[in-house]
Amino acid sequence: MNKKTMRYENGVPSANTADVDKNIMTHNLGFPRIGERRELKRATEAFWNGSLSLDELKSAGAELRRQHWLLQKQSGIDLIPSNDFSFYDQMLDMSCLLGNIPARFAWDGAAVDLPLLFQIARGSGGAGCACGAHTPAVASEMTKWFDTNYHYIVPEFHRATTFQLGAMKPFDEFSEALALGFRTKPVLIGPLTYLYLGKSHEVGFDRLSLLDRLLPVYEEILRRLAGLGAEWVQIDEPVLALDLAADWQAAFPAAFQALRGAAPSLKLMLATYFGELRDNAALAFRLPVDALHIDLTRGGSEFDSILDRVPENITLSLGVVDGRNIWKNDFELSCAFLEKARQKLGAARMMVAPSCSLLHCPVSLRNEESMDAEIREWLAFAEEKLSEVTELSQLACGNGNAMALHDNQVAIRSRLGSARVHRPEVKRRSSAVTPDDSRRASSYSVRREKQRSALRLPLFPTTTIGSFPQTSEVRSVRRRFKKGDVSEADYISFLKEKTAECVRFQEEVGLDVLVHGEFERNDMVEYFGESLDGFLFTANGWVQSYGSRCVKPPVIFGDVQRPRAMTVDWSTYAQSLTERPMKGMLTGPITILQWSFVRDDQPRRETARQIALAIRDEVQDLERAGIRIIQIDEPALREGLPLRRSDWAVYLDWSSEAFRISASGVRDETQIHTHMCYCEFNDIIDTIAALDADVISIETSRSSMELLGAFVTFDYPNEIGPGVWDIHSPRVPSAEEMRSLLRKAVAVLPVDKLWVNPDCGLKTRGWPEVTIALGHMIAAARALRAEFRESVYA
Ligand SMILES: CN1c2c(nc(N)[nH]c2=O)NC[C@@H]1CNc1ccc(C(=O)N[C@@H](CCC(=O)N[C@@H](CCC(=O)N[C@@H](CCC(=O)O)C(=O)O)C(=O)O)C(=O)O)cc1
Ligand SMILES: N[C@@H](CCS)C(=O)O
Ligand SMILES: [Zn+2]
Repeated sequence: MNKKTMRYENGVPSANTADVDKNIMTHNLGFPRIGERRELKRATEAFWNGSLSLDELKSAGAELRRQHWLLQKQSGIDLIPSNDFSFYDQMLDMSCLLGNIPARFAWDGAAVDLPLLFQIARGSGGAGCACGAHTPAVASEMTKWFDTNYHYIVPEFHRATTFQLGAMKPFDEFSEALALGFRTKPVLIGPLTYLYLGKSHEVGFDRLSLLDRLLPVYEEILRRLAGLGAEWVQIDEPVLALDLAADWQAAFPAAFQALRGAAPSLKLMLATYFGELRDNAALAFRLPVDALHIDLTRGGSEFDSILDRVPENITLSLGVVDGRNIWKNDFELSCAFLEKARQKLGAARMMVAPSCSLLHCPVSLRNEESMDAEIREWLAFAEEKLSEVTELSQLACGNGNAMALHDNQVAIRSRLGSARVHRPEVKRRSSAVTPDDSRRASSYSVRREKQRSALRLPLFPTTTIGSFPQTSEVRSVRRRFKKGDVSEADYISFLKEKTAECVRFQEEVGLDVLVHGEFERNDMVEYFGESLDGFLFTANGWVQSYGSRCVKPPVIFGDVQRPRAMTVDWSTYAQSLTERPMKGMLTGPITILQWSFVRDDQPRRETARQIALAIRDEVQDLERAGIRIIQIDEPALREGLPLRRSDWAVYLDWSSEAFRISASGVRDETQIHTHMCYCEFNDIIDTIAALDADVISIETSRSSMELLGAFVTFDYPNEIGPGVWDIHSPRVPSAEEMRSLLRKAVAVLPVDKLWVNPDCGLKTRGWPEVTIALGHMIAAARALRAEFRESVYA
């Protein structure tokens, strides 16, 4: 968008049309529910551990909702969302609302309450079920929400699936808000997105065929909301930013006709986000809705064509404030979009909003008192973004604050020109990378023999993914250290003690390749962010990752380099305690990139390469220090894929190059592992193979080894550790369960390529369950070793 298309008077966009002084409505698509001090996390976990009652948990939720509605009102938002709150996940809430409860949870048909919802999310029965009365039921699968670091609970579908109104949440929350004086806009995941993002395991069954059974429940929901006094309802269909097959596209018009017909008095807002509409734009315009929300932070290039085609009866909601990043909005750029829309549509037919729900942003900059003052000026979190929306709406209709625009532009220019952002030596090194820097010296088959003689591991070698329980003791000592209440020397010696205990435990339980436990890390990305130049970390910038779990993504504001070794001391200390191989543990460049807030003043591929070079230096330092196995985790590689397939090749090219730059600077004997979790591997299996890691550990247990299929079909050349324990569930699987998962793996993969490990790191688990589960895992591996030794070594 050309800034010159706007007219300014005294620095404020001029308002010289008939629309002057007409308000442009503002709205929000969703607010972070976790709370600015993670109040929801604390309350939920307290309920799980029995120290908070259900009523107290519900009150904590209600208090957060009240605060958030009030805050949005005070920020000047006209249409405030409801039902964006969730105690766990909005997709799981939809499954409950639609009465789609997996049969193994023995739902009795009464309104789904929180305990049942949590069982679906976390599994029930066995060691994990506090009440002890439930039969073991495996949790529903969890996977990434589009290209974000948020995880949703995957709806399960069968030929026999039926739907019925199963919960009252959107109605209760709408009424609750109304009683407080807020006539909110309830948010629902749309029927197509709900079906699309679910899964069926039945061969030949197409979940789209469930639409006819699903729609009547949506119709009932809309009727009820209208009956309660709702004026607007937001229906999220983010799948419209994906490549949709013709049958999915074709399903939209009739579905929306049904929704429209159900409650003619309701205004329906179709919300799309995370990308351009492209070939789905014409379809979106044909739908009988009152407003269409588009994401202009990602779909700006198609804005003109959208504007040309938007039907007369549709209001366009312009998502100009980035809900996926933390940079201050560039008001000049946004006003240019708004001005164009105003000229074409008029103020009455447009709205201003964030690009998507603010779920993916930290709550407020208010709590960042100690943040670097210069950089703070460049940022806007959820609360500040709402003010931006309001200010933009005022600027766009000519009654904006000239100072607001001026200050905004000063901040934007200050970042672009800051010497803190640019390091010439980093740029020089990055541009001097050659193809040799991203290739191991020898082929995998040569490396494999050298590594086998060097490491002498048994058949089915056992290992873990890196982290061991981050107990409240560990976290609270770190907290006291950060506050200055514990000295650095005491903190280090505490961590050494934990590491030593962990090494002893691993030897005793019988693991073959050990890890140091990652006790010194608050998080696998934040820790590296704290050690690298070009990163800023926040004090309270929490973002929900799944359920009660949060992350604090660092902010990459400038050129990245490694001032000193980051992990070598911990790995060498841990190695000094054991004869068994100690795996060095690193987070890969794409995962660091993907789970940070990334600078937007240069291409992501350039930032990725800078991080890759920093990690490469660390890998080489670990090797020099005698570490023979190094794991470079890349769980976010898949998540970073562009949503449209035509954009994949470019991303896969630079992202796999970044991984290989980080991994290729070592000798043949050094074994490089990687790890990926909570993603589908099928569509990028060739890229995964091209990473050329000697060993990959992957999450497979929740899907009962289904995710291994891609590796089998592709004839994956290197070694694989399919996860046998779903560490996101408190349920501890038996040795027999793990053994049967391993049998599935040996049925399809060569036994001498298989490793045995959990799905992911153990940081969220407690020591008692880790002790039992790893004992079971070792027993399962030993049983298989006994079974297969003869056939392999014969
Ligand atoms: C592997 N995963 C990760 C993702 N993204 C990341 N950035 N990191 C990941 O590991 N995405 C995909 C998956 C998602 N999985 C998880 C798993 C676990 C968590 C998690 O446990 N998060 C923690 C917060 C972690 C952290 O940063 N902790 C800090 C702060 C500790 C803290 O809360 N201190 C308390 C005091 C504690 C006490 O006194 O008992 C306080 O400050 O009040 C630290 O360890 O120092 C969580 O608790 O949610 C996230 C994603
Ligand atoms: N090494 C990390 C990987 C998580 S994806 C861990 O074990 O927690
Ligand atoms: Zn993982």
